[in-house]
Amino acid sequence: MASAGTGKMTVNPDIAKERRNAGFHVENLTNFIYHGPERVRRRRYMQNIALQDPVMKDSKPWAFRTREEEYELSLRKQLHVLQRQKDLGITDEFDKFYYNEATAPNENNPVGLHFGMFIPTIEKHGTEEQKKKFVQPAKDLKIIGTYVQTELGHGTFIRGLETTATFDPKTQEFIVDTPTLSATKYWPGNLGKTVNYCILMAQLYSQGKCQGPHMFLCPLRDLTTHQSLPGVELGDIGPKFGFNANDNGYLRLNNFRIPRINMLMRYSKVLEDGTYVKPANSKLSYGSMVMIRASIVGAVSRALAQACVISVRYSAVRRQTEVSPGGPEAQILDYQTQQYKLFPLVATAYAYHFAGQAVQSNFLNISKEIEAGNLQQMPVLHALSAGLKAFSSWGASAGIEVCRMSCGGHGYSLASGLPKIYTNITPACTYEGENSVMMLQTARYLFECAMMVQKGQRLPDLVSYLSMDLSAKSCMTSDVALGCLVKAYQHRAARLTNAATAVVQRHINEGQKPTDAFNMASTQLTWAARAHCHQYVVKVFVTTVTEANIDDRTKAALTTLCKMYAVNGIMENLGEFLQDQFFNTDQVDILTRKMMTLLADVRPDAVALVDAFDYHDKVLDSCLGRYDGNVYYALYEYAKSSPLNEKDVLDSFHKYIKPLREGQATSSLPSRL
Ligand SMILES: CCCCC/C=C\C/C=C\C/C=C\C/C=C\C/C=C\CCCCC(=O)SCCNC(=O)CCNC(=O)[C@H](O)C(C)(C)COP(=O)(O)OP(=O)(O)OC[C@H]1O[C@@H](n2cnc3c(N)ncnc32)[C@H](O)[C@@H]1OP(=O)(O)O
Ligand SMILES: Cc1cc2nc3c(=O)[nH]c(=O)nc-3n(C[C@H](O)[C@H](O)[C@H](O)COP(=O)(O)OP(=O)(O)OC[C@H]3O[C@@H](n4cnc5c(N)ncnc54)[C@H](O)[C@@H]3O)c2cc1C
Repeated sequence: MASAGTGKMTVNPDIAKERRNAGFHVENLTNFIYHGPERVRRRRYMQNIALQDPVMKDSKPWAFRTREEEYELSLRKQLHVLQRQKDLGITDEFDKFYYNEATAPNENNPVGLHFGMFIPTIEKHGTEEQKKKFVQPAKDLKIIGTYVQTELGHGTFIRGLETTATFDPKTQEFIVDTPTLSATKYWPGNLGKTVNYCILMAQLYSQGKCQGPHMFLCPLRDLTTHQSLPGVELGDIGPKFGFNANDNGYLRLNNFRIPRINMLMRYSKVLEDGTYVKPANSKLSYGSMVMIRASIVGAVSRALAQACVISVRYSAVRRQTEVSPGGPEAQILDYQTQQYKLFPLVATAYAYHFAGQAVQSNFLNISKEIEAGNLQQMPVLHALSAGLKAFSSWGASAGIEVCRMSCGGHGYSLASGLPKIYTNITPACTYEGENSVMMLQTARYLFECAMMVQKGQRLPDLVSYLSMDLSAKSCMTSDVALGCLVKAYQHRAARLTNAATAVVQRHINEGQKPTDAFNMASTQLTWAARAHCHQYVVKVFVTTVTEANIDDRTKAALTTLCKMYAVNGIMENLGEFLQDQFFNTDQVDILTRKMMTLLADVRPDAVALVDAFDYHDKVLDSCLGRYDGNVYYALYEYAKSSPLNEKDVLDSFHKYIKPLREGQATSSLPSRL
């Protein structure tokens, strides 16, 4: 049974009927999504412990809290959660993840980056001595840190960072400094008020030479009083589009001294005499970003999935317009246009979920090799994680906004839960590498692969399709086979890669410098990178469905979704698929008809497909997405709890409206209108 958490209220009959009519058993799909019944049982167990904790019971909806209240509550809850997990002996990473998902839905808490980036960066980039000195105190929250890289003047261009760390061999210290206004660190999460330490990205100077950006462990506040240290100026950057519980901060350092041991020296070193020892690959210090990029794909899939749960459930209970005069009003989910808005997004949420798992597994495998000293796969991992992060965060952001609009007026209320999901996830298009810039990194890799194809060299498996015969035509027939869909995506990506590569080469042949030629082709290069990511997501979905060890009915439902994801992507990008007549017009007709058939196929399963994500009502935190479908009751209760309703007549009436009227009464206006 999917989680309800809705007390004794009767279930809305429309949504109850949807569940009765589903063509597959929801629990089987939930088990498939979360890797088996044992994991599902454990996930629910963890979330129930979390949600039953009295500390999690909020006195009012989050939307009615000030930013200061949100920050404080989020910090209090998260520290309580950490203690509780310790008391209960919860150490498994999955257990912790699911526990946290229930306690702070769609919110980054004030110690999130401490556990998400600060500790992992020390673990990956610190020497044994540094790990011994810093990791345990960090785990015990004696030191609390974050990842401080971005400056007012530079986020994307890391080599352009201006903060300096100059080695002083006399004192065996680095002097860290903010030489200009634009060098002020700006944006790092939890920097403003929470942390007392950070990983600082700064230009390393030793023996008078700049060695580029390196990471340093930099103390910021007194460990006892929490006062900012002399030479350190920092604070919160103020309200943002979302992330209210987060104190994103600014930081200026004034010739502040830190010991030599505080440079993270696993891969690059500064010896006592100032000699610089360079790493095997200068991009090793970008490893923490790669780690987060790989995990963002899963994070955005969860956000899109939640938005789909809310909008599909709401569309099942919302009735609007008599279809025939005098007849009953239809469930809005029965309108084909509503289905066309929502069902491809449900398919996309599944597609990103499986892609997220695949990228994560690639990341873990390649990381092991990197740890063992084999750096050969670093470019593949970088290209994959950068592109997929961009592709999926763009898709999810746009999709969540469609979900919001598909709920009509009620979608615009914070009560719907959709704005919070959106504002929390859309910055993923920006942080950890602005999306266009990330796509260009993937494109750079594709360009190099295209050059290898021209030279007849063998390509890595992930991109081997780039050497396919582009004169071939589509094998698509009316059965719309999965294999043909994959081929279509590969053909499109290979053709766009070739076309963009040819543009770069043409500009170079015409005398442009390679860097200028790349810029002149960069829009087309991003089209190629986007198409490459799209084919990866389609291929992973097809492989997952084909190899799935599940019952026939669940498999059929997933196969329908997989086809919908792939066919919809073709319809949305038809020009790119048609440009070299890979598809003929009859095949486009086949795909258009198929799309409409797929909408009808998904319709009876729609609610079950979103129920299968198994999100508890408290995690969705949405009046529209309630499991029991009692949305009007919830909206009414929400409205009544608005602080503006605490008094019937507000003071502002007495201050402004009443005097205005009294003024009017004595004016020359006629006393009767
Ligand atoms: C409740 C939890 C709360 C928070 C939890 C946090 C984490 C939890 C765990 C999971 C998170 C999941 C989801 C996220 C949820 C919440 C997140 C909350 C907060 C967000 C935190 C955000 C933190 C940040 O934003 S940190 C700052 C990030 N900044 C960037 O990403 C900058 C982007 N810029 C770059 O990466 C680079 O500058 C560049 C654009 C790649 C260019 O680099 P440059 O050095 O200039 O390159 P150059 O031209 O010299 O050389 C290019 C050459 O190098 C190759 N290259 C580049 N990078 C890499 C790499 N990483 N690996 C390998 N190779 C690399 C590149 O391909 C070129 O190669 P070639 O010459 O073509 O061969
Ligand atoms: C919510 C949030 C949390 C954050 N948390 C952290 C954190 O914890 N730590 C941290 O260090 N930073 C953090 N950041 C900062 C974030 O990493 C940067 O904002 C991000 O890397 C983008 O850099 P930028 O702001 O300099 O964008 P810019 O690079 O200025 O981008 C502006 C525009 O210029 C374009 N552009 C820039 N360079 C190129 C190029 N080479 N080619 C083509 N187009 C280009 C971009 O595509 C974009 O359209 C956070 C940001 C946000 C919004």
